[in-house]
Amino acid sequence: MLSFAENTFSVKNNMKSFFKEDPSFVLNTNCLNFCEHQTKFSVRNWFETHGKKGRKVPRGNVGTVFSRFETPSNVKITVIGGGSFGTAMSKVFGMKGYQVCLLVRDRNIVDGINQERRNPKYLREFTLPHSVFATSNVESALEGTQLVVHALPVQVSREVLERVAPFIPTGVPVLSTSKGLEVASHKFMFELLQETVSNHGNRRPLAFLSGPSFAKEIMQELPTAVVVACENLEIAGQIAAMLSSSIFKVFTTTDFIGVEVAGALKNIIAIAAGMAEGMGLGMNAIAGLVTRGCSEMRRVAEFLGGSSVTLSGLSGVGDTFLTCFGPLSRNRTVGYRLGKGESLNEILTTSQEVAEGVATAKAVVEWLPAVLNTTYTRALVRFPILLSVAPILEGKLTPEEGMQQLMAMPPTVED
Ligand SMILES: NC(=O)C1=CN([C@@H]2O[C@H](COP(=O)(O)OP(=O)(O)OC[C@H]3O[C@@H](n4cnc5c(N)ncnc54)[C@H](O)[C@@H]3O)[C@@H](O)[C@H]2O)C=CC1
Ligand SMILES: O=C(CO)COP(=O)(O)O
Repeated sequence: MLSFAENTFSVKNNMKSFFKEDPSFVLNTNCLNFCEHQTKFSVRNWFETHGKKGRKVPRGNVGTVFSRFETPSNVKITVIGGGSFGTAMSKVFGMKGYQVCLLVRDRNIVDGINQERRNPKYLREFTLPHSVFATSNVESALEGTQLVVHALPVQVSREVLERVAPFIPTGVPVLSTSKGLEVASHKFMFELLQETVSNHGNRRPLAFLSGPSFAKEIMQELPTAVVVACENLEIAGQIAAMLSSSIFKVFTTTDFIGVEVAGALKNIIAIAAGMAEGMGLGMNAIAGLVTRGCSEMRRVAEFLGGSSVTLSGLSGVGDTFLTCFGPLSRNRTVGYRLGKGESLNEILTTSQEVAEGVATAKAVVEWLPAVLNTTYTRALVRFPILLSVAPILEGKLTPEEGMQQLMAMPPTVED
């Protein structure tokens, strides 16, 4: 039997090899062909379901965009958004030696980063690498950039992206890290990006980063594993290689639909899980709720052409577990405080950071019955968790009534 010290050593070594493994960016042809086949399949499903509604999949494959041999210090990356996640992404790229330009609207944040190497408003206890600098000038932030990282709340994304899009050089990939559905249009980030930065033949590849990744833990340099989705697996691999380090492990996929659906919907499940915890319902209830929530999330993703494999991966159950059980989650905290009896208004007026699930829950209640071509009441039977959170947030149901409603649903086959 291994001693405690030997065990710790072997666990550490395993973690090291897990995080040091090369990102899957040099792929053999068979694998690439297989993935391309999978993408076409997803896209065809998407068109079958949404074609009549005029929805389009992102188009923007322009082949290889980065020179594999470029030194990081010669590559400029623009991160849009000076909140928690924009700051964390700047650190990840900055630690690799890339020139990172953080585009923020707040003058204090610009000064804090440029003068003291820290964001004075978000995660201010951590310093940033010297290769990170900030500006609020859109034109200079995007001039000569080779990768744009979008890290803003979903509800403000369209307005900002429309404003910055003319300054993003054609062919430069845009990597979105935002998770949610736009309330006004009921659209996911991949559709929103398609409409703003990759439209009018201005082909910019679109990629999406998701997975269990609290900004604070990234800033603490704790090991983190995420997935980058892009229709073009080579571009996903190149972005993965740029991000990868001994503390940041990046997997790739072509299934951007699965990644996007999971990233948006897991926040609603986290509000529900937090609520159950705040109400003191016990671990049986929370585990049941999260598992059934994952099932609802997977069924929505599959309906839209996403893969169940993605939903069982980092962006699916991985991020759901983190957000439902991790004390740092803003969405779980909103639910917890609701479960303890606070009103949504009280909670939102005392929080500084965005909890995307609040807006996404509202969007899903309008969007899901419409996309299923049914009524709210009928859709509720199939998606009771995703569709019960919004009425509670709006004060139409109490958390207790929401839970009673869930428990009163008729028995059904598990899947
Ligand atoms: N914080 C985290 O741990 C993670 C966050 N994300 C996602 O990243 C996205 C951004 O989240 P956070 O950075 O955490 O949010 P945050 O609440 O920390 O910061 C939001 C930032 O957006 C800025 N902003 C708001 N409205 C704006 C506007 N109209 N124009 C320009 N800037 C504006 C704010 O000034 C602030 O800097 C969200 O979709 C979130 O789900 C994803 C993974 C982890
Ligand atoms: O998405 C996240 C981690 O992956 C962050 O979750 P919260 O927005 O709930 O804090």
